[in-house]
Amino acid sequence: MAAATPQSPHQQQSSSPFVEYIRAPGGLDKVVLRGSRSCSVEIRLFGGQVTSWKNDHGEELLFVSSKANFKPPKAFRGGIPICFPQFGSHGNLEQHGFARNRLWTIDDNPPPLPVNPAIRAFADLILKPTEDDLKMWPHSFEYRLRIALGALGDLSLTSRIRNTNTGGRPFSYTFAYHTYFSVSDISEVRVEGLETMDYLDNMKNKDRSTEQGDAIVFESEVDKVYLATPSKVAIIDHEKKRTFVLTKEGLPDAVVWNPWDKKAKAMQDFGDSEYKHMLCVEPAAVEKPITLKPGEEWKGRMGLSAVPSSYCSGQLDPLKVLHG
Ligand SMILES: O=P(O)(O)OC[C@H]1O[C@@H](O)[C@H](O)[C@@H](O)[C@@H]1O
Repeated sequence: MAAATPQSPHQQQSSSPFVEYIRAPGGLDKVVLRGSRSCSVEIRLFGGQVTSWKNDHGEELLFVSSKANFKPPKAFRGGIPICFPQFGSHGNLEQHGFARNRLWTIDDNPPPLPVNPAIRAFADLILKPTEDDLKMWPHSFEYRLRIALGALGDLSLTSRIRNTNTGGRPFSYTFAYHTYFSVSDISEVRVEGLETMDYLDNMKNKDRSTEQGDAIVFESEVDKVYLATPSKVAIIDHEKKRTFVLTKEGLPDAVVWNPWDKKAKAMQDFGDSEYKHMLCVEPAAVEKPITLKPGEEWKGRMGLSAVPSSYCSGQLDPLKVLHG
């Protein structure tokens, strides 16, 4: 196991063959985690954002738009932006909060997390509010993010957010790991684990409805926040014969978003046809904001793995996918 918790980036680079710190101009320094064969994960300090996750054949598993603007202060379109302290427009702050637009730093001294022998390499980042952030959102916090690559290429993100307010003030926030999955063709994708769930429809003024019994498929724009969802969701890419298995802890909700053709055209940093090759499924806490008293800490974890799946006579065995 190797950690990106160096005294200096150069020390880190030399100390582990699995973790590399790469300097880049314009605030785009990144950390690269390397696993077996060609598995890797790339993390930008800007936004604390995972911008690449590759399997052992070196295939990219996350979507990043060919039009992504890699120039701060805008968040990159793709990978895994962090939405904090606000998801979407569920509050008075900028869309999806400010964490995705800030420069994070390497956390030199993170409090320990339980040892996981399956982890091959990890990086620890930290975000604290600037003076300007405090004017917008008057709460002092420490946000620690561990990004870990498992020996078999699994990716996990663990967030620990602590209220460091002095003077006894609690704060509340909403949150999401805004994960952009790369898919071969959105019309060949289905999501299992969210059927029969209640959801808020962002396209209908956050109206509440209930999903039908079937797995979710995609034929038009979708922007829904599924509520109180199970801890495992499967994203099945029939054409690619690949299933993404997403697990989550501390994050009751799951957002599903695809902008489809009209919205795609309206987004400057997104190609007109790219909606066909992406799907966002985002473990989240939206309906019930999380409240922390001073000194309290919240933990929210997402685990991702990509496994081969077979497609026989129109049916996958959902039980196998979801329960192993
Ligand atoms: O363009 P942004 O700010 O990155 O947001 C993209 C989408 O993110 C999703 O999570 C939201 O549910 C959508 O409503 C939103 O359009």
